[in-house]
Amino acid sequence: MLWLAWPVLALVSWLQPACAEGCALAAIILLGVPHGALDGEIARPWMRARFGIGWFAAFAVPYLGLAALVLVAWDVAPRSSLAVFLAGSVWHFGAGQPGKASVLRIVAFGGLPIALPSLFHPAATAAVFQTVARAPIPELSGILRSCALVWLLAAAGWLTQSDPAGRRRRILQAAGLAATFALLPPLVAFALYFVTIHAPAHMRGIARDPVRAPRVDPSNVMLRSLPLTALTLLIGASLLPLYDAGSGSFIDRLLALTIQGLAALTLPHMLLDAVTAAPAGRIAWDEADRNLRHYPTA
Ligand SMILES: CC1=C(/C=C/C(C)=C/C=C/C(C)=C/C=C/C=C(C)/C=C/C=C(C)/C=C/C2=C(C)CCCC2(C)C)C(C)(C)CCC1
Ligand SMILES: [Fe+2]
Repeated sequence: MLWLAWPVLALVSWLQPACAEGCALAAIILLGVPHGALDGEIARPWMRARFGIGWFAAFAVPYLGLAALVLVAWDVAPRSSLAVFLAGSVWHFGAGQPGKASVLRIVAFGGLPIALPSLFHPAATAAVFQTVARAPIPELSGILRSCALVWLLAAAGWLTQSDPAGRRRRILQAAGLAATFALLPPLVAFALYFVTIHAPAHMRGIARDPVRAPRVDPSNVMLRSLPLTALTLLIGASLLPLYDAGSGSFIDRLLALTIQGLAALTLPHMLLDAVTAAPAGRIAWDEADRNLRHYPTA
């Protein structure tokens, strides 16, 4: 079903280029944000075992606090925030893939959605990042291109090292993504990657894992993500006036808010992922889940 986004967004970008960015942002917000909203389901067993009915507040306050710190950092130091965001995104996209993680694999896989637009459309990609950072960074397209060339070496190294059985599939997948990023505007191609590859892989991983989010299974995964998705959209809408009209069109403001918002949510999202996916974290989570089954009213 999500694959329908591919022809729809491609057609919009070719027939109505003026609407393409707005449609890409709508896809990122409506179809991409729900994968992070499952964080509530991941935290629930462990937090409920400790904090009882007040578990959500005990979880949400530090989560939102971390996110708020990131938003302040974008305002105070936009260039460093962009650099940290890009490095964190590479890690987030690369580590989220199934299979054994290595640094080369994380860089090759995670760098793909950032390096490909930087190679094919350096100026347009740099323009989007400057709108996101709300600061002029004239040297950015050159930096992006150089980083993308280093990424090409890492990707080639990883492909030659990886096992021959899956190599053909990986080359085909990378070629499909390269075609997408070459043919479509950077934001549209990124939206397609985010909503049809990254978010579904994350949601499938959680839905099939009986320990991390015991209430979530493949039949209810979208439903379980709805409450916190709605709350996130409300919080996002309340922040829009802070992204003032003086700094560009409505779409530019929405772009800055959406990507800065994703960056802000990524910090607690990645921390939770690291804690619950690490072996020690999984044992603690498992125990909390057993306790909860023992004392279901806790
Ligand atoms: C739990 C909780 C919650 C929720 C949460 C959520 C919902 C999360 C999400 C999360 C997420 C959802 C995350 C995400 C991430 C993402 C990322 C990390 C991204 C990145 C990106 C990038 C890097 C891009 C780039 C680019 C390109 C490449 C081209 C074009 C342009 C652009 C810029 C787009 C709340 C707050 C309500 C409350 C508390 C609790
Ligand atoms: Fe994610």
